[in-house]
Amino acid sequence: MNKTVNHLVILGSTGSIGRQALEVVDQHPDQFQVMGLAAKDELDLLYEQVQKYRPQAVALGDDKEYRKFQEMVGSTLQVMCGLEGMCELASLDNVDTVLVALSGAVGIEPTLAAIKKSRRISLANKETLVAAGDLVMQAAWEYQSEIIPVDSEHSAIFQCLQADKAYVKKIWLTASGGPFRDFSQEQLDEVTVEMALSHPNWSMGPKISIDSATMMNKGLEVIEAHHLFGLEYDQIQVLVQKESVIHSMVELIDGSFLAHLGVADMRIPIQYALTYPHRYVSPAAHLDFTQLGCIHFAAADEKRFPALALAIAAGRQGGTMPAVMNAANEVAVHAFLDRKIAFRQIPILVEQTMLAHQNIYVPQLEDILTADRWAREYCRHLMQQ
Ligand SMILES: NC(=O)C1=CN([C@@H]2O[C@H](COP(=O)(O)OP(=O)(O)OC[C@H]3O[C@@H](n4cnc5c(N)ncnc54)[C@H](OP(=O)(O)O)[C@@H]3O)[C@@H](O)[C@H]2O)C=CC1
Ligand SMILES: CC(=O)[C@@H](O)[C@H](O)COP(=O)(O)O
Ligand SMILES: [Mn+2]
Repeated sequence: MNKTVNHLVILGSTGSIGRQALEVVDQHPDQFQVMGLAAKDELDLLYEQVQKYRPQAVALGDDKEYRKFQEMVGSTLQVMCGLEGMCELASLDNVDTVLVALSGAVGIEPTLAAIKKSRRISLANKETLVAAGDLVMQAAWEYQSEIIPVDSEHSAIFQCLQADKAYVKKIWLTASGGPFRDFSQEQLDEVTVEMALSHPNWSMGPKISIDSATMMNKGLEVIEAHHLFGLEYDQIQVLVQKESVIHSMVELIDGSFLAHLGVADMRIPIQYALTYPHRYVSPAAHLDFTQLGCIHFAAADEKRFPALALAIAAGRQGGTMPAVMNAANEVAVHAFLDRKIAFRQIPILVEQTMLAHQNIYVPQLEDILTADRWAREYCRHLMQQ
């Protein structure tokens, strides 16, 4: 047992990753002290979390919800508001780890705020690296802030890379293929929100579930891996492994492969990102190879899943393009979830927004935030036509 208590802030505590992170805390109560929580709409759940974990402060992403929550807790707790509040929460004193489990590029500024305090960042929020990866990694290096990936594939690669970084040929980033892996183009034209939300292997929040269904998730993860592990795009190979048993693999120059395997349970990578380099028992099931049967592999089909190629193209271009691609995708995914557009329109809107963007190749943070806002507006405008 590691005797030091890990003082923890969780941004996005009411979401799928945030709730599972608190389950990890429940499993090892002596190891963690929850210092801060942030959420947006789920006030009742946040209130329960506050009662249970007694954090020093909370932040509400939304002004209206902030006022409601302040009324709920009175003066018993420091309540912060908006993006500024989340940055303040991420910069609290006496914190060891900030788990960024927000969904979307809204995570950029709070992540940078935590990095500037040299905190360890347990990073689930892939959109932050997609949109601002160069700046975030540069800041992490400058402020000596460790970034430990939570995303299952990147946790797998992080673990496989610990010994042999110099000998890496490439990484094999596995993908389930999502709920529509075997759908024809005609079937893809007819899919509903409910069908797209029901991932075959993982239970996740709505935005990432839709990203998995379009395979945009894998494109975002390619960019995430490029930044986290300093790999060229040619060194990152997507591989469909439909059972999500192999969470990713590293290929070494001598022809050896290192793979990370386990059940599809995010509590394993979340816990590791919070306790690294230590390991603890987890309530997650263990794989039983005698029951597993086959593990299947296939190439990804970029024709039926054009979002994958769009994301990789944006990553290869760099500059503000990944932020634009990501922002357009966020808008399109939320429009699909609100039943305003069809599933097939998601990559079309992303592509049209990318085509209309004048890339800035070496952007400052302000350029990225401006490009993100522009892309959201442009994509909304396309939907009104
Ligand atoms: N779920 C999973 O298994 C995996 C997720 N990821 C990544 O982790 C991140 C989180 O995913 P997931 O947990 O599924 O998402 P959810 O939608 O389930 O949760 C998002 C969380 O962020 C909060 N939030 C969203 N916007 C704001 C805001 N503006 N201000 C404050 N809080 C906000 C939500 O609050 P509220 O609920 O109160 O509105 C919620 O707590 C994503 O980047 C995803 O890609 C990566 C791998 C696996
Ligand atoms: C659990 C996790 O890390 C998700 O990103 C998951 O990988 C999504 O599955 P897909 O492989 O279908 O995108
Ligand atoms: Mn993943």
